[in-house]
Amino acid sequence: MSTQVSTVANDNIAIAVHNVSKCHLIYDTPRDRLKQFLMPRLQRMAGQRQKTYFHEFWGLKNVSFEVKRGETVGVIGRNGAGKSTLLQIICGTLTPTIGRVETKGRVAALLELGAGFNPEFTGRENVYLNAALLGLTKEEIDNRFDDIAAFADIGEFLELPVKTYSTGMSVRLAFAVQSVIDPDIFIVDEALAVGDEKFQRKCFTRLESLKNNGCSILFVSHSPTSVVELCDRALFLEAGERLMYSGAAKAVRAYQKLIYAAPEVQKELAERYRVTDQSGEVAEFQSDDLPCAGDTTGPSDAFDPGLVPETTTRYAVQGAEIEGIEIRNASDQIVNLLRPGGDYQFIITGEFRKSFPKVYFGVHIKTISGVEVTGQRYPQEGTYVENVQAGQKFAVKFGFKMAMLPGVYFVGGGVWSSEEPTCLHRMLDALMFRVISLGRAKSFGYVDVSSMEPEVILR
Ligand SMILES: Nc1ncnc2c1ncn2[C@@H]1O[C@H](COP(=O)(O)OP(=O)(O)OP(=O)(O)O)[C@@H](O)[C@H]1O
Repeated sequence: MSTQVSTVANDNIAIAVHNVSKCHLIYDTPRDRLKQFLMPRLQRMAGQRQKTYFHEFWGLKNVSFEVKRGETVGVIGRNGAGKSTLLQIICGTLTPTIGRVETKGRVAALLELGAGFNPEFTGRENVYLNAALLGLTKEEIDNRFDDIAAFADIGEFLELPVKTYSTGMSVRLAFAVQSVIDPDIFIVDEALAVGDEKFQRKCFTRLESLKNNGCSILFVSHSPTSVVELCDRALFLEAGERLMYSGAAKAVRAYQKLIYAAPEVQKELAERYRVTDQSGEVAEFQSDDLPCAGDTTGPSDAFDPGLVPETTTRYAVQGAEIEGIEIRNASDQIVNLLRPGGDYQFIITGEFRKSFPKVYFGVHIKTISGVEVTGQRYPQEGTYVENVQAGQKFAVKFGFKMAMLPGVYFVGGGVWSSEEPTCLHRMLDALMFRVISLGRAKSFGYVDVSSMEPEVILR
């Protein structure tokens, strides 16, 4: 058995994982664990055949891959696929049963929330403790402390014990410390999902700058969309095995195709990926494998269950209540992965709790940083839906041609009265959607208002 994390010889390779397997010994009861400790010795002394009181579970099976310097690699797979196990082995916090891992340079990791922090120490003390453990001198930490504090942005909590922190605060501080120490390798597990969108934006920006400075990033996520956005390549694990290691978009498509496939098809599909991966061939995916709102292959093709906002805010109900907002494509499927140029309906449903003589409805779309890109009102300014009654249900449909550029957006809506109280109900960030990319970008910003192919005239 080998349990090494050593240094890679090749300068271009930051992480090399060689045939790593991890076996967990599973005991059905604590008694079995005790029996396993005692019985084999007694059986040996009595000259009897030695029995085992556990069964083996291989959480990782013969996984190999390399991450180049400056490369960002996503690790994807469903729950229990082995992602965390793999990352812990690469960080050296878990030993492989078979195989070995080589890394080059300083490894920073954000694997488990709160890991590495002493709850009794203040944030400041933990910064010094953590950075020292990562190899920084006192002077180096002094020089970077303001940067860390500014990034974490948790105010006076920095001087309070970490046990008083919310989860979000711990993540902020942990990310700040780990990313400011100039790591050569940065390993992030899902932690980004915990912060608010603004903090996520900050984290992505920091990851971009780490990447530009040659840092290699290993990123585990359940959100395939952020893997496509952030990663160059992705490793797709299924039941502890490597099913694919390829360009991020391709691996994510394969992953989505597998998880949304009918159970009887999944096995066959996984086998196809495995064989293709082992043969070193490039897996072929038709363009219709892309999640696309116009597809008629089922709503799940254009629906990512991971796209759920964490910032949904419901205003007080003052005479009406919005029950939900959804997006439907031309085939009336609920979608949240939208195709540029596609036609969609944003539908607000709810009920009036009181009667009103004049009301109107609105929907808006915001970016991750809160910029309101567009919105619609019904009916138009100065006009109203008249005489709505208490107990009456409503469904308001707003049509959108998706002129927005690839990215993630947030949808909110509201219902207002011409009289006090003006806002009858409002929901912010009720849902989020992603405009997928269909090729190389030729516009930038938020919307594509180009009307013709650009021309160049050289004289
Ligand atoms: N200490 C352990 N003892 C027994 N089984 C374990 C242990 N640690 C992990 N496993 C098992 O190994 C498998 C892989 O676990 P791992 O946490 O790496 O998966 P994961 O892909 O990170 O899952 P998730 O997305 O849910 O975090 C799972 O089936 C898990 O139950």
